[in-house]
Amino acid sequence: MERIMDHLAHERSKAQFSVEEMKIIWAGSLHAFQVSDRIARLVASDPGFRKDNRAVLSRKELFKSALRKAAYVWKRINELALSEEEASWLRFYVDELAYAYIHWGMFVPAIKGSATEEQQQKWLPLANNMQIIGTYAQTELGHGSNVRGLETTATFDQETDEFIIHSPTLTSSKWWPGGLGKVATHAVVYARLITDGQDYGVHGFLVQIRSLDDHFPLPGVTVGDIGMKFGSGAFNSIDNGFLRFNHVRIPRNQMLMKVSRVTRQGKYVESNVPKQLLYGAMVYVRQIIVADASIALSRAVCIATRYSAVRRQFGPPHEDENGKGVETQVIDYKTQQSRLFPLLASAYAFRFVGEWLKWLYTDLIQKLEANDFSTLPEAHACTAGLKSLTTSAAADGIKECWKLCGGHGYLSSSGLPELYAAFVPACTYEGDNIVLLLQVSRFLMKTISQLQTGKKPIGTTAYMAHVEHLIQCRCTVQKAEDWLNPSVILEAFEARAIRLSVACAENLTKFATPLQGFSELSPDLVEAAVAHCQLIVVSKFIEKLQQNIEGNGVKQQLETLCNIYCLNLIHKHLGDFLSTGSISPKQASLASDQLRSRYSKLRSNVIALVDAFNYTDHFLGSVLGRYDGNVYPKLYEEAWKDPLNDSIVPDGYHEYIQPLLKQQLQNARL
Ligand SMILES: CCCCC/C=C\C/C=C\C/C=C\CCC(=O)SCCNC(=O)CCNC(=O)[C@H](O)C(C)(C)COP(=O)(O)OP(=O)(O)OC[C@H]1O[C@@H](n2cnc3c(N)ncnc32)[C@H](O)[C@@H]1OP(=O)(O)O
Ligand SMILES: Cc1cc2nc3c(=O)[nH]c(=O)nc-3n(C[C@H](O)[C@H](O)[C@H](O)COP(=O)(O)OP(=O)(O)OC[C@H]3O[C@@H](n4cnc5c(N)ncnc54)[C@H](O)[C@@H]3O)c2cc1C
Repeated sequence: MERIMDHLAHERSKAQFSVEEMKIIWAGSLHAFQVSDRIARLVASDPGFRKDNRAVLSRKELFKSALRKAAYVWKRINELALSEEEASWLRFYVDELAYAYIHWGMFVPAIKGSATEEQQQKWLPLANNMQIIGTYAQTELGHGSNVRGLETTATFDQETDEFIIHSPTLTSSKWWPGGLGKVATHAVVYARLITDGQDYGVHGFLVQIRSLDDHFPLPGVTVGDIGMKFGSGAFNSIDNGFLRFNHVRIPRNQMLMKVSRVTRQGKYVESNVPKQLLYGAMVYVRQIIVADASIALSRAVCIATRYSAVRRQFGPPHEDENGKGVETQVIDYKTQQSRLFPLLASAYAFRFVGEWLKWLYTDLIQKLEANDFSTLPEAHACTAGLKSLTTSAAADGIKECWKLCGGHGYLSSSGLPELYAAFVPACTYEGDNIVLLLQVSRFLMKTISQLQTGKKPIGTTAYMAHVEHLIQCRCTVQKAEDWLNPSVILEAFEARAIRLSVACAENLTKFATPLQGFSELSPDLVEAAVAHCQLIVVSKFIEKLQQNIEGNGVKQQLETLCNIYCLNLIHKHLGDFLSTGSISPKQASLASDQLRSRYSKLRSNVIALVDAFNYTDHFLGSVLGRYDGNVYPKLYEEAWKDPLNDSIVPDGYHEYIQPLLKQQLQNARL
């Protein structure tokens, strides 16, 4: 036991940089670090937020426990008079999915984004004080991705000045909204607006669905939970629900009227803001999900890295720091490094691109407030594309981390199965990842076609202005060290991205209609979108390194991580880089040489690099990822806690095992 604890301490002593300074870089600022650190400790030390029994709770117990915690969170927020920032850290570290995620994450943003000032003044105080609990009811049984295909109707009745909300078919039943099944009192419902017999397409409406007195569904409302979801714990603490309306009436002023409105006379009036602002809540949440992806991936990487330093298998006996003969730490196997270190680098890369995306979103909101809608298409493409890229990579990465921990990774107590089950739906919710990449490719094709009209591409597409150079340029790498030059890396990624996009644009012209071309070429378009999004992540990592980064050795570690992130992408997508002629086979081989050498350079710092995430053992929720590395005794202790070990002879022995054994005995005697 002592040896293992010493072992991680020894790993920490090998770090070549200031972990404390890296913690600040990871958090985003000294202030963010201090607040998040304080709240993380507060949560970890409060028995009311215990979560180690989650995997063995039944669905009903789990749901009730999530309700209890959500109420307790609200109580603590008020008792401690926490600021909005502190409150959101508290909800984050409690780490239990409940209705509050949707209430704060989607219901409130949807009101802020789509309601008029007057409507906000009425509804936001109620929502902010949790006097009403809201959900975001967009998806239906029949349609999720195709929002324009939603079937719920909101028909204006001029006589009573009301909308009649109705579910005309089974497939129009709302299906999936979080917090809807058993908790929400109100919902932002997306429905087809019909007035004067004309269908004006999908709009948002604020609808009360349950009584504020006894919590029963209001007349005409049928509502319930859609059932168990993948994995134990995970998303089963939340009540994703179904909802049907039978001619439910709401006042006209509960249509969210920022984008367009219906007058007392039933006239449909558009405002001067683009109709896409109706989807504003999705842009907001997608940007949050990118930050979430870096957190989910970094949790898994932290667990797998610490455990890989503790775990030993095979190898010529080494001498440890005390001169004892020991086997090889699995982290020293090159295969383990080549699977794990790129994930560590990705966690940092996603953190920085998430930080940038937050800035982009804030900038968008400021511009929208000034009636400048020019950056909306780019913000939509960036949030959609990066949500897709980072969640797919993080979900795959978490699964890889569990395999990197061998058999013990499969145990609930490793924390990895639940983390995976809780995170993998991020590839689907808030937009299926492929559907979102197709949105990016649509934006890219539009940008390319506008190049011919002389329109200058901006922001993340600015590189497209150099299309002629990027189509012709040749990568200058001659030796492995040349791959450490950021401008060489950037040019290779730009060349690959633009060549894939231009090839798609050229191929699209060969089809009878753009629609047919888009459909036939969609796999290629998705690859072009991935290449563009990876370029964004690479360029934002490189930009981060150009900032003033303080702290002993911190910048050097980030440079190594950036090199690993980029070179590993080249390695994984070699087909693209070679087929587009962005690099040569010889240069690809030099990139692999450089990648191997970066792994060796990173090796002594990896434990400190995961310590910089500053995750408490409570938040990690993993025996394998414990800070002290004391894995084996704790695994043994956890095993004893399983309810099956409550009795020595299991329940069912007398009914099912004993008769069997006795029967065999009789047979043997015969
Ligand atoms: C909550 C906290 C988060 C933290 C996470 C933690 C825990 C998670 C807990 C719970 C889960 C949380 C939330 C999940 C909630 C949901 O899933 S809500 C449902 C989300 N649904 C979707 O995302 C549906 C996906 N579909 C779409 O986005 C669109 O309908 C579509 C694919 C874009 C539709 O395409 P289409 O019909 O062709 O286009 P349309 O005519 O509708 O639009 C045309 C133009 O509008 C542009 N555009 C599309 N979307 C946006 C947007 N969001 N913003 C700005 N602009 C947009 C589009 O590019 C077109 O532009 P053109 O210029 O005409 O090309
Ligand atoms: C855990 C969870 C929580 C959720 N929470 C909410 C919520 O709070 N509120 C809410 O309204 N919704 C919620 N949803 C619903 C979610 O937003 C949708 O499931 C999601 O948008 C995907 O839509 P879909 O289910 O219709 O998938 P589909 O579109 O049916 O996807 C099925 C397959 O078809 C493919 N596909 C679809 N369209 C195309 C296309 N044009 N081209 C190529 N391939 C295509 C997809 O890639 C996918 O492989 C939640 C979902 C989950 C899993």
